[in-house]
Amino acid sequence: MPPILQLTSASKSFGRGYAQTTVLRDLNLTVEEGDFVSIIGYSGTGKSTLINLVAGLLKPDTGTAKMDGADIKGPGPERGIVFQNYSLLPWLTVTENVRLAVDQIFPKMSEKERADRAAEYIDMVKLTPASGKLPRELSGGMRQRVSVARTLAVNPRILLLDEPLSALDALTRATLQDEIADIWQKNRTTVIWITNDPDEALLVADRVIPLLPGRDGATLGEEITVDLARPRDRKQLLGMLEFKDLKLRLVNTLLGAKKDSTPVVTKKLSPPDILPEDLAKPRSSSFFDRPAPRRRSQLHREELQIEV
Ligand SMILES: Nc1ncnc2c1ncn2[C@@H]1O[C@H](COP(=O)(O)OP(=O)(O)OP(=O)(O)O)[C@@H](O)[C@H]1O
Repeated sequence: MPPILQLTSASKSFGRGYAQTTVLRDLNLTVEEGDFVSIIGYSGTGKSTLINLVAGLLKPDTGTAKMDGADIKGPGPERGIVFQNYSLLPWLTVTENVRLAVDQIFPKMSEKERADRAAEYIDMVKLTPASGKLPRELSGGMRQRVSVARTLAVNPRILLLDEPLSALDALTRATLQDEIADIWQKNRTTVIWITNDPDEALLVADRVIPLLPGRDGATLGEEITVDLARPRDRKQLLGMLEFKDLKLRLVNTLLGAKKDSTPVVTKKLSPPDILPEDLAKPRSSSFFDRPAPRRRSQLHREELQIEV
C-alpha cells in the first residue's frame, strides 16, 4: 500500500527570471497513516510553503506530492488545516462555526447527527460551556480550540497544523499541546505539525524533521525519532537526560544549518582619504582662510633607517 503522503524530489520557487527564489529544494518525505510528524524550522524557511504543497494549495515545480499514491491536485476535506490565526467566522458562534464545516462535508447526515457531531468535537476541545459564544468573546487559546474542533469534526485523514499555537502565551500553548497530543492518542489521525519551537516538536511528535535553510532553498534534514512513552508528562520530560539529548541534537542541527546558509562576505575596508582636523590647533573664524583638508594620499612619509 502506498504511504498516505509522499513528497518526492519536490521543489518550489517563487518569482520569475532574475527575481526567482527557490524556497524548497528537493524535498523527500514519507508519512505513514497514523504518524505524528513535526516539521521544525526558522521563520521564513518555507514551512508554510511545504504545508501548502501537502494541502494542495500549491503545486511543486519539480518532483511530486502524492496522497495514497495519487498526485495531490488541490485542497480536499481529507486534509484539514489549522492555521496560526484561527480563521473563524466572527459573526457565528462556536457551535455555528463548527456546524458550518460539518454541514458542508456531511450534507446527507440528519440534522440531529450533524448537531451531535458538532457537539462531540466541541466537547473534545473542552468548549461546551462556551458553545454559544462569538469568537470575539473567546480568548486566543479558546479560538484555536474551536479551529481544531472544526477541522477534526470533518474527519480529515491528515491534520495539518501550521504553527497553530504561535500566537498564544507559553502556558496556554503548553495546555493546548497536551490536549492536541491527547486527542491524537485517541483518534490516531495522521498529523503534520509545523513549528519553530524545539520543545514543542519533541513534546508532541514521534518524528521530528528539521527544515534546514540553504543558499539554494531549504531542504529536509535528518529525522529525529522521539521514542518517548505517551501520554507525555512535560514536567518530567523537560528534566530527563534523554529529552535534553534529543533537544541538543535538534538545536545543533538547526544552528549548524543556519551558519552554513549564511554567505561569508569578505570586505576590504579603506579608511577615508580626508584626515581628521586637529581641533586643538587654533583656526581662523573665516571660512575662506581655513586650510584645505589634509588628504591621506598626499601625505609624504619619510622613512629613517637607524642602525642599532
Ligand atoms: N506566494 C508567494 N509568493 C512569493 N514568495 C512567497 C510566497 N509564499 C511564500 N513566499 C516566500 O517564501 C519564503 C518562505 O515563506 P513561508 O511562509 O513558507 O516560510 P515559513 O517558514 O512558514 O515562515 P514563518 O515561520 O515566518 O511563517 C519567504 O521568503 C516568503 O517570502
